[in-house]
Amino acid sequence: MRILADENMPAVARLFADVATEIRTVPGRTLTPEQLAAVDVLLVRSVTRVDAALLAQASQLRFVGTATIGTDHIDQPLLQQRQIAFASAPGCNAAGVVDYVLGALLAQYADNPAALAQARVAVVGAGNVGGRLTTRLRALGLAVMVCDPPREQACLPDQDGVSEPCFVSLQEAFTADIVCCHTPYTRAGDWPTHHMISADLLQQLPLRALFLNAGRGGVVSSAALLAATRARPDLRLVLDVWDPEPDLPLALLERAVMGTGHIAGYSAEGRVRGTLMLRQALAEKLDLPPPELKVQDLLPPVPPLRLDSDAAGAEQPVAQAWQLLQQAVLQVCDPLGDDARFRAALHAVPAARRGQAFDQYRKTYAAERDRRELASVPVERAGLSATAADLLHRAGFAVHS
Ligand SMILES: NC(=O)c1ccc[n+]([C@@H]2O[C@H](COP(=O)([O-])OP(=O)(O)OC[C@H]3O[C@@H](n4cnc5c(N)ncnc54)[C@H](O)[C@@H]3O)[C@@H](O)[C@H]2O)c1
Ligand SMILES: O=C(O)[C@H](O)[C@H](O)COP(=O)(O)O
Repeated sequence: MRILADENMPAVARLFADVATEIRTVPGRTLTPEQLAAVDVLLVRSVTRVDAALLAQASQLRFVGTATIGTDHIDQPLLQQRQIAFASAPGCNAAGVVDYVLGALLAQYADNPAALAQARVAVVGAGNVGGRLTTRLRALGLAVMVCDPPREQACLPDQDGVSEPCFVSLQEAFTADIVCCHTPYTRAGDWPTHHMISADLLQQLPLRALFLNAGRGGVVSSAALLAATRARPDLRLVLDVWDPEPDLPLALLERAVMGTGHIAGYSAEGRVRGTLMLRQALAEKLDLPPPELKVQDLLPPVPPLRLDSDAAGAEQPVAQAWQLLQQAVLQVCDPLGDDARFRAALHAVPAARRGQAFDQYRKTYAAERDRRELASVPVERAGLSATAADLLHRAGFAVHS
């Protein structure tokens, strides 16, 4: 079986060696129809548009897998029509996105992280990512409302089987202090998300409200974000995804209080889990042996986190606990550092090479940053107050006594 994979897909060789006669890795953004001529299995990431043009010479193709949550780059009806099996990796990097959001919010509440607990949050799109985010923020005591009309209409419970008690409209969501957007990018259906969030809607946000998008850039146009922040300079934008990518307008990055290059889900676990899920799906669809390795076999163990509880001050147990949480989350997942590296990378090149710089930033991030999920990071309980240990546990850390 001949496998062609995106060069940025981790652990492909280890996971697919037993079922492949050949594994070739190539840059996903510039994949050509000729490269697919004698290929049985194609493994892509979000930067490869899998459509009729790309598959023009893929007469041998039996399976397409994308190691991503989003599937807007795949022509699924075409694959069905050509009887090519398809799999994505739903939920693979959802925990990583939640860690990123938590890090971004704690960084924005730098002076007084405990004040975050008082913020009213709206999560728009409450699937694998938004559902987990809602659960995590509520566990930390935040009031969270949820805007997800498809889920509301279908009376769908979240990933833990819980029915959402706080569904709101999109209009109402934009009365929150923090709006986190985690919808897919869709152009059809009853609730298409293409440019769903308008400049008018953004301008209805309360004073100094924060809008965070870690779903897909196309859900809100750059023009809308620029218009809204021009009219309302108090609004805070945290953007991980852009319209368009990779050639985003630098003017928008300049307006954002935090900007990163589509890396919210780039935890080491999330990326490896994506590849592993494709290996599992290939086994199921083509009746092959299942993979023998698990996520933990493919990653090194994580050393315990070192926290400086003195630096956090002991005067107020709750305030201290939030300061320790901020310290802990930002050590593991550092959106401020990611933001600084992103701006530096895009400013270092002329406009014509910005798209390449965007891709290079993501590649380097994935290869070198080694960001682990909070759930994999051990925290020693000794030396922590009961309040701090409990808060760190509720934030998702593996707190050990
Ligand atoms: N920035 C990143 O690194 C990153 C990482 C992972 C996923 N993503 C993006 O985030 C998206 C969401 O991921 P997920 O795993 O939670 O997907 P999911 O399919 O599990 O959940 C999406 C949710 O959005 C809801 N939704 C659809 N249309 C909506 C609308 N018009 N208004 C409100 N809600 C709507 C759906 O009902 C569903 O509950 C993905 O499609 C992907 O594009 C980005
Ligand atoms: O849809 C997803 O899973 C995410 O957007 C993912 O982080 C995309 O990463 P990429 O495939 O572009 O490396």
